[in-house]
Amino acid sequence: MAATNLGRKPAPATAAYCAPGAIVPGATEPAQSGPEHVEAPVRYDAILLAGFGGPEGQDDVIPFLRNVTRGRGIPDERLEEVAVHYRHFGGVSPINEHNRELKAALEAELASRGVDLPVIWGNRNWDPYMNDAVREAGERGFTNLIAVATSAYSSYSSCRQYREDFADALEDTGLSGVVRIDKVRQFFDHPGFVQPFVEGVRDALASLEAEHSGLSRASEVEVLFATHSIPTTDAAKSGPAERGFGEGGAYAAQHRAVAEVVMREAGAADVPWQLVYQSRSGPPTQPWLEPDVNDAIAELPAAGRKAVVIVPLGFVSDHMEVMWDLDEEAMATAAEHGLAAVRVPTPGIHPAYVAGLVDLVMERVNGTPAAERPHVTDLGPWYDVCRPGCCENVRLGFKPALAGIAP
Ligand SMILES: CC1=C(CCC(=O)O)c2cc3nc(cc4[nH]c(cc5[nH]c(cc1n2)c(C)c5CCC(=O)O)c(CCC(=O)O)c4C)C(CCC(=O)O)=C3C
Ligand SMILES: [Fe+2]
Repeated sequence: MAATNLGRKPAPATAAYCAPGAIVPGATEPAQSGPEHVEAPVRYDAILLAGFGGPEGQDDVIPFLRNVTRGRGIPDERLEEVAVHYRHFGGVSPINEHNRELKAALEAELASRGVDLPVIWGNRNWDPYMNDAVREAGERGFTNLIAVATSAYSSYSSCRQYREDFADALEDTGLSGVVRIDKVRQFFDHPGFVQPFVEGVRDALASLEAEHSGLSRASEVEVLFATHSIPTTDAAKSGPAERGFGEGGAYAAQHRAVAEVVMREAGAADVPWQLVYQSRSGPPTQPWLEPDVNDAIAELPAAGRKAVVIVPLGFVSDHMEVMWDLDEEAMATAAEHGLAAVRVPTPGIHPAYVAGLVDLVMERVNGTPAAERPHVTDLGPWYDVCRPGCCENVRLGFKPALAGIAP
């Protein structure tokens, strides 16, 4: 099948720098001049690959969950309930292995372009920790880091919390004012991230049609784009405070816009689709984004649907939310309701995704003007430096964050 191109521009073949750059005075403050979306080019020394982290054995599970829920006083008995999914898979989340593979793939892509930028990997919640990564950068004499977080959309959990953790790591390691950490823009609408979903939807529809002759795409199939639910208060604060995005804030708007592009590029504009949410936690009294993927699936037969395509649009790899909440729970719900079901792959280490992440770094190295930055929705290209009030957390309160303009 011919790959769609989505207008991706070839990446520059060479890098314009090599040695670690000198410390820029006051460099942890974002530049205030220039067009609002784009920062001046920087001679970065290294890429900071920022992951979520996950447990790699039964003994890791509770300490990992304590890290994730740090500061919220959740008792171990409650954590043991959350631990069930991890326990089911031997206490191992695949997420660290994915990030090892992604790091290797990024290194190979950088080498093939002749770009001399080491990749240092640090997680928010498990070894290798962010503090260790930042400490290593300091020891190697690196002063300018460009972070790539494994999270594509705007929300507290997927944007600001990473930026807070960068600020914490500089504080903890005593490297504040010595090491600068910038972050590539949220890449929800970068063609490298979107392309794997386009291919996945096209392939899923083709396989359903091959297996169920006479199936009507326009009336008997529905595509569900699934993403992590978040509290509605977080959703309302997602993205820059100065822009309005309607119901669900920038978080939902970004997903809706990307889903529409995926359907069009997959040649599936005639197939019905909707955005659904998964993996909600928190107290039942707290409103989170809805509908839940399982509730949405249960409604499908009444609408005449016989098959469902589940697209994990909010996730960059097949981690626990995908393996459990989609592949176990949502698939079981579909079977219960007599629906044929296919789950589309996540980007993982798809070559377009890996190349796209390197392109995102190189646009910062080169100071590529906004007009030349690839983006497939009208919402982008997103900001190099988060705008005032971006992705605040009203539940947990204010914490300092890097790569953003203070409110
Ligand atoms: C938007 C979003 C993403 C996508 C963006 C991104 O990828 O960053 C994401 C990713 C992930 N979330 C993950 C795991 C967990 N998330 C939790 C809790 C929460 N996530 C939230 C949101 C998100 N989470 C929220 C609003 C909470 C409630 C906490 C609060 O009130 O602020 C909890 C605590 C237990 C619970 O509450 O269920 C766990 C264990 C893993 C690792 C999976 C693995 O190990 O393979 C990954 C990649
Ligand atoms: Fe989460």
